[in-house]
Amino acid sequence: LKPSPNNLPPGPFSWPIIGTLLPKLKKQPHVELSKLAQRFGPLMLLKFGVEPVVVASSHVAAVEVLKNQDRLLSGRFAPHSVRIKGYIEHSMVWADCTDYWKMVRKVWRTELFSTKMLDIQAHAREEKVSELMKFLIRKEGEKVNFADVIFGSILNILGALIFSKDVYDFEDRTDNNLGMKGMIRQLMILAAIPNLADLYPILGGSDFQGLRKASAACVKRMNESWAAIVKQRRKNDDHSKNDFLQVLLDSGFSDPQIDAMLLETFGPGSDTSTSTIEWAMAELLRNPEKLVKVREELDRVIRRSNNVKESDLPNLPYLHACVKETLRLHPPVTFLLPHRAMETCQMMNYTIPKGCQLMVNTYAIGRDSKTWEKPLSFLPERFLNSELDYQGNDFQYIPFGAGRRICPGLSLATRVVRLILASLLHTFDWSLPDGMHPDELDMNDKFGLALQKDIPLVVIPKLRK
Ligand code: HEM
Repeated sequence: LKPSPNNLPPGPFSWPIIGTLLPKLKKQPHVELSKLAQRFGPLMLLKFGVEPVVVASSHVAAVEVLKNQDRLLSGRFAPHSVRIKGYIEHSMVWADCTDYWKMVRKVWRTELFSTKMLDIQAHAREEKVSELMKFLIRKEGEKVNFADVIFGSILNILGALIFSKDVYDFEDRTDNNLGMKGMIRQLMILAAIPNLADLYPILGGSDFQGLRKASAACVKRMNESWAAIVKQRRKNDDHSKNDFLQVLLDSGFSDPQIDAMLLETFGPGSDTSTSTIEWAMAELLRNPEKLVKVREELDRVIRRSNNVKESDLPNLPYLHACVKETLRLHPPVTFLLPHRAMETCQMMNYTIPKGCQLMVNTYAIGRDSKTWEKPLSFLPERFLNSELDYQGNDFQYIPFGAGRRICPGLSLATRVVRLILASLLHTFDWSLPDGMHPDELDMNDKFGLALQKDIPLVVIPKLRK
């Protein structure tokens, strides 16, 4: 394969102005780009309109992007739909590695997501999970849209941590598309629509398709949903609550900064965790012998009459291995969030031009047959007695990313996912509706994120005897 002109990485043919034509890209970009990488190699150049995009698809390429060139490649490409006035200036997710980004990440690391803070709040999470169990007991024998219920529970866990309030009512029969869940879903759908403004800088960021306007309306609605809580907290000057909001108020953050931070906790935290639990459940239903092993471990460690506690989690290595294996096969953020080259640099003998967008295909990396034995099989055992972890040091396994931009919610997410999954399996037997066979769960063809799939996972809970 010849490199492109100017020593750019190789890639499929690109038309002037139109860019690379990939008709199948819309439905399953991670699968499609994994196939293309087999032809063009682990570092591949595409053109979205006139914008160059480099896709890294092997663990060697990931080391280059996220370790060797991390300093130069940790900028962000912020899609035009999120460049909303009043939000983007305070965003951490879409900022380059600026001083503000560093300061916010430090607050997250030292105050909000420190082990001490997470331990203090464990009880609140356990209580929310116990409410989920009570709801499911009421639903015994009925069909349950799994992702819907888990999503609601995770929103309430985040609500408890952030401002000590629920944001989702399990029994609410009104149109909850107008609630937090609906807004997050809407924002994700809007972000996934190709935006001409992203493909052609000459358009100067015009919002022809109305995507930014629609996203701004969702953001405004979400801000309104907690405005009264923030206002009251400020007015009462009550420091008794041990939650994120209190930390942010005590640290002197302004209202627009707090709005952005709450949005960036609820948004990235909810669908990713839901998707992981949904895939884990689907994989365990498809692999009953693995389910038996998780159950045996749960029954050995936790008495049947007791609820699962976060302090039990270190004693459940097989459950942890199931979660790790799920994240290998079904990483919710298949390409990480788009990185951007802050300077021109050299990588694997190719030139990466300044301003170029970078995507790291964690889906391809997790299924690479050069690294993983039986890459398509669900084998949690591969993580037992293994040092391999998702903390960003093992580049063949990076569901949370690595380097400066590694997910700051990692420790919370892995606690929540394990706590909910353990509780679901400890309390209930799960079956599929009307004799549906687990193999019918179309495992490889669904899009990664929980709320964007056409076919939801429907299951029936039954209390374990
Ligand atoms: C299983 C659950 C989760 C997975 C797999 C996941 C994965 C990721 C990934 C891959 C990135 C992008 C890294 C990059 O661009 O290089 C990311 C970024 C981020 N995640 Fe997570 N995440 C999860 C849960 C959470 C939770 C629970 C929160 C917050 C409560 C969170 C907050 C964030 C934020 C704020 C960023 C942006 C960081 C930055 O740009 O500096 N995530 N996550």
